[in-house]
Amino acid sequence: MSTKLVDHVEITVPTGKTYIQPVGLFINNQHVDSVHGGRVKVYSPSTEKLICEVADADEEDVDIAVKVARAAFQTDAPWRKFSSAQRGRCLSRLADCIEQNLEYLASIETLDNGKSITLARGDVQAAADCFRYYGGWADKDYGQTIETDIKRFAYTRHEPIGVCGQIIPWNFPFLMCAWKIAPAVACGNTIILKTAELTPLSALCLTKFVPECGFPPGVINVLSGDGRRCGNAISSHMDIDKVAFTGSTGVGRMVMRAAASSNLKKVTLELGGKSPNIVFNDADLDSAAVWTNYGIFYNSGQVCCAGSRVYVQEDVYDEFIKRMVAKAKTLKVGDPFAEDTFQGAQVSKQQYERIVSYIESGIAHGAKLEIGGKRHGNLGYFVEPTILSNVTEDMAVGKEEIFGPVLAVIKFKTIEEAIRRGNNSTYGLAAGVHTNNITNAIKVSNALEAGTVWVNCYNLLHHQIPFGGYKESGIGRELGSYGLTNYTQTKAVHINLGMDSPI
Ligand SMILES: NC(=O)c1ccc[n+]([C@@H]2O[C@H](COP(=O)([O-])OP(=O)(O)OC[C@H]3O[C@@H](n4cnc5c(N)ncnc54)[C@H](O)[C@@H]3O)[C@@H](O)[C@H]2O)c1
Repeated sequence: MSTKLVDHVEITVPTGKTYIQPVGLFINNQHVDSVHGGRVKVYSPSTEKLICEVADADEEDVDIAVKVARAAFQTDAPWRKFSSAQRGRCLSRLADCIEQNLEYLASIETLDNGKSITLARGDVQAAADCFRYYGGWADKDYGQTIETDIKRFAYTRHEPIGVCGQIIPWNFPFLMCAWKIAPAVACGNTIILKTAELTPLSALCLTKFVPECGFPPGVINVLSGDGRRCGNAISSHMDIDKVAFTGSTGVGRMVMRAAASSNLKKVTLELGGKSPNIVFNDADLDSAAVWTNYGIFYNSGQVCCAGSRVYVQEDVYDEFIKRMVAKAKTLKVGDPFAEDTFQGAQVSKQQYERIVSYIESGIAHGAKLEIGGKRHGNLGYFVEPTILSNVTEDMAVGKEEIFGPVLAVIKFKTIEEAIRRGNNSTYGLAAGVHTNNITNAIKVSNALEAGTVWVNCYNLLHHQIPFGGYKESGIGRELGSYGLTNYTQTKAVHINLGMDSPI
């Protein structure tokens, strides 16, 4: 027998501060228990301790959320009567609330996910920026008037799609909420967002602010639940018009299959990667060593676009490895609440074990361990920043997404070889090029099969700049004006101004 769900719990983080954590599903602007009363236990990966339990949504809860989201989308519902500027104001207010509660949200994120507090603050600020940015778009995304000849013209409308399901991963729990919710709501949709089972807390904290920002009930709904039941119920639901998914390529296929075999709902996918980061002989090696480190060790390597394959041109290969190792030695790993920590914990024991087994497999297959390779400390799931050289693309560490702080270093000779081997992947999310030759920088950037290419930098994302994958890294683009097309459908209305009869 499950016990009655409390509305919220108090959580004390390791710095001694106490915060309020909502624990119910957020449906129709209220926190409620799940129908079957199940719970998700939430652990902190840095302390291995239970933080709290939250409600566990399954098919019946998805159904309830869909009904309220559908009701909120009816043409006579308050949300549909909002002007586009009113929708924008709600989003701007949400951005303000996030900024006013930045420390609270960042602390919860650090406790739940294990990432360093400095990084979590950056994520929360980026989320606020994203909400404000799409708030600004709400009254600026409209159609065209197209005059074909004197007797006819057409106008186009950018209409919301309807009820949108959104499924997010655990690596950027709060930021992913912003990337999903902000453009969908700016365009006038209603949403049901499912958090990752490992990291449901910060999204539930966000929901506390939704009613006071003026969103009518049913517009924003947030469910904590697992993928197999809650996630699948969203992607296969007959009354959800669109599903936007961020996660692994394997689950992305399942989401697309479920969408196709239910109501052919529209699908966008942001998936995995094994991104090449190419360092040429003429690069500024110190700067490249910084960016290649940042490319793989940022967020403990749990980044879909991580530069996890570093290709180094042969003349500078040995020297560059030395500089990367020297930089990696300076990165502080450990207590994510310490202000000087760069790399916090991996998200779970399972991820930690997976990463360590990849390192062991790489070494067993001939890779050379340059630094790292072990667990850091005895408590929490910390992995040392790890660099493996002598890697080839037929090794698992050279071709599979590890999703941890493990860098595979590969030697190359010519620019053509770098392009060919960089593109030798089923993924195509991102890439990096480090050179002082602008012509080569542009030539290589244009030839790489990736949705994002960074020149003399890496892992820089911005809400104004589109992001998404080539090949098996995804379908569609998030962020920037491009992200709006995920959440609108264009209608063309043809007007007859006195055309001759066609028959
Ligand atoms: N391209 C991007 O923008 C981007 C961003 C972040 C993470 N990622 C990718 O996400 C992966 C890591 O995250 P993860 O382990 O949480 O991924 P995951 O695919 O296991 O889970 C992602 C989400 O999908 C849900 N899910 C699981 N099974 C499902 C099913 N059958 N139907 C519907 N939903 C289901 C999960 O509950 C979770 O909410 C990596 O591969 C990473 O590259 C991609």
